[in-house]
Amino acid sequence: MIEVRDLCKSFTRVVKDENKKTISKNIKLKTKKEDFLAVNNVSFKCGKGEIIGILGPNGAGKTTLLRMLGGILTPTSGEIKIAGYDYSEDKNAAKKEIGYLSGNTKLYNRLSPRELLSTFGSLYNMEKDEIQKSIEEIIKVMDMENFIDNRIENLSTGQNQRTSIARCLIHSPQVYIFDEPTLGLDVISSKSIIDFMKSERDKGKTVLYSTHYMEEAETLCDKIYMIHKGEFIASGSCEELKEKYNTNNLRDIFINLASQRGDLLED
Ligand SMILES: Nc1ncnc2c1ncn2[C@@H]1O[C@H](COP(=O)(O)OP(=O)(O)OP(=O)(O)O)[C@@H](O)[C@H]1O
Repeated sequence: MIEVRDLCKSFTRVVKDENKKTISKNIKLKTKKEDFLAVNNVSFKCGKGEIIGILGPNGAGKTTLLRMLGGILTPTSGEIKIAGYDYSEDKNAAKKEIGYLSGNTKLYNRLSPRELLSTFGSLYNMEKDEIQKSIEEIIKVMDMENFIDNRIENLSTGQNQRTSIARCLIHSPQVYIFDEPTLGLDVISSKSIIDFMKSERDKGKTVLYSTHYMEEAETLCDKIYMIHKGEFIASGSCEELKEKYNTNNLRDIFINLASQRGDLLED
């Protein structure tokens, strides 16, 4: 369902230039631009009926990776296939199969969730009755009866996040790509989103999501990829990882691997 090969994304950043001799109050004169790889040669597959977790700390490259998979960012190199469609050949067909939740989704405050879902259904060229049917299903799945007709500006953080996720469901995609879907939510709101991901897995959908909550990934994911400085440093099921690294705790695995590379405390 998702196939990724040798994926890279480089950005340009401004860094201090130790070689510049210019004596000036203007700090900009002592800087230079350099390219760096935010995602470095990443390959993986994610099948039907699987939840895959991308785990890593702030700045590890999770969002950059997911944005490329969601078709928001163009890779510097590498291949992405979604539901059999190659991004380089048929990006639109690939994108139709994706429900992508970005980390900073902004919704239209003056609309209600129902109006928002209806608008997005039209953007996907769905028929009116098809949209209505899909909305009724989404209301049940995401438990939105209580606030489906309220203005979005009056929703709580958890209700807002459920609405953002609902927006990804309207066109019944095969693949979900969620960037930190439970970030900042209380246990009850997180639980409803986690339960939703489990139920979609059980329907045979593919769920790829990023998080830095190791315990959450431990209970939810069929397979985990640990990302650090743009590279996958470990992968496997939770049990495989614990056995391989001889510990009961994903957090310890990550910290040990990052410190072995001598770069745990950088950045
Ligand atoms: N548009 C950009 N231009 C330059 N650098 C960028 C850009 N987007 C991301 N980066 C850099 O790429 C690296 C990876 O960032 P990314 O947002 O993918 O990390 P992340 O794992 O999602 O972090 P977080 O958990 O904090 O959201 C960081 O060093 C970040 O500063």
